[in-house]
Amino acid sequence: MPVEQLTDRVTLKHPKGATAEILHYGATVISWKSSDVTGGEPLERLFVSSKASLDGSKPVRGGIPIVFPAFGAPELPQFSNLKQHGYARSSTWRFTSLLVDNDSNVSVKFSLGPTADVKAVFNFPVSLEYVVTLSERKLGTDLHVTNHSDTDVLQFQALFHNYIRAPANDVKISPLTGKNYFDKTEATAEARVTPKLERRKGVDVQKYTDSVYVDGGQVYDVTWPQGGIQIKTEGLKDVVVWNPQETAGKAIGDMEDGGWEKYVCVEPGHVRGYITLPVGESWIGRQILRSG
Ligand SMILES: O=P(O)(O)OC[C@H]1O[C@@H](O)[C@H](O)[C@@H](O)[C@@H]1O
Repeated sequence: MPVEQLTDRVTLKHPKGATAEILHYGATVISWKSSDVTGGEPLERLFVSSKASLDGSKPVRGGIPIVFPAFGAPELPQFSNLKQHGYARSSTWRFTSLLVDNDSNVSVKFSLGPTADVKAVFNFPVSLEYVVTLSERKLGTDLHVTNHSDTDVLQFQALFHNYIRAPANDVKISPLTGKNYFDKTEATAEARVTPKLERRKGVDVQKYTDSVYVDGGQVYDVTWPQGGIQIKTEGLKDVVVWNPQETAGKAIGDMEDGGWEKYVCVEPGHVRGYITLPVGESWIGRQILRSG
């Protein structure tokens, strides 16, 4: 049985051993197990803090939360009732359908319409669909956004907040050389909006890192001595690299002690500027993670 439905989640099982678990809450992927190129036992590829709440009381500290319609602290007036990173990660989605189930792929769809809870924080006729596809060594996530308004364009940002399980202090992320980024760890507002030029061949997170790369290149290799994950994206021009390290990590209530040593967030998104979606149209942002 490749798809199992539990009360709060859906689990996917690939015939070659890979698995994934997706909570209804936030449609958050909380586990992806996949083997590397040599085969062997599938390994957990995502980090979820042992202190994370999985009961729908707050966004999951780990896995792949979906950021929509605003990244970070909302800035546009129409987002004034939203919390940091928007409502998608803190809403309960509906498991809609099993789309594909064959020897190569298992694929499921979740939906989130403008429910009363959503309208209370964002009153716009927008619906979201999220397709998660598991194959032998890959996990795909596609976010579909549809503007149902007859009169108004929809402005939004979107991002996949991947917590990649990895020895954080040994990780390198590439190729980002020559890209501009905004450094959110800078002390002053002026420094935070002044672009920096990335000169490193492999970006590390050995110190507190919160960088927004603009037009990042859409394919990212996250590597460490014993392994790696490749991320390929479509429709998501930017990428955020985040690791709080100890001082900022200890200030996060639902972060387990030392959790910052166990992951790096590499988050493809469209987060500088906004996507403008015309009346009646749909947009798709997609990523494929591949275990190395
Ligand atoms: O604590 P949250 O809301 O899940 O956010 C975690 C981090 O998410 C990252 O995407 C942001 O760039 C960081 O600034 C932020 O701290």
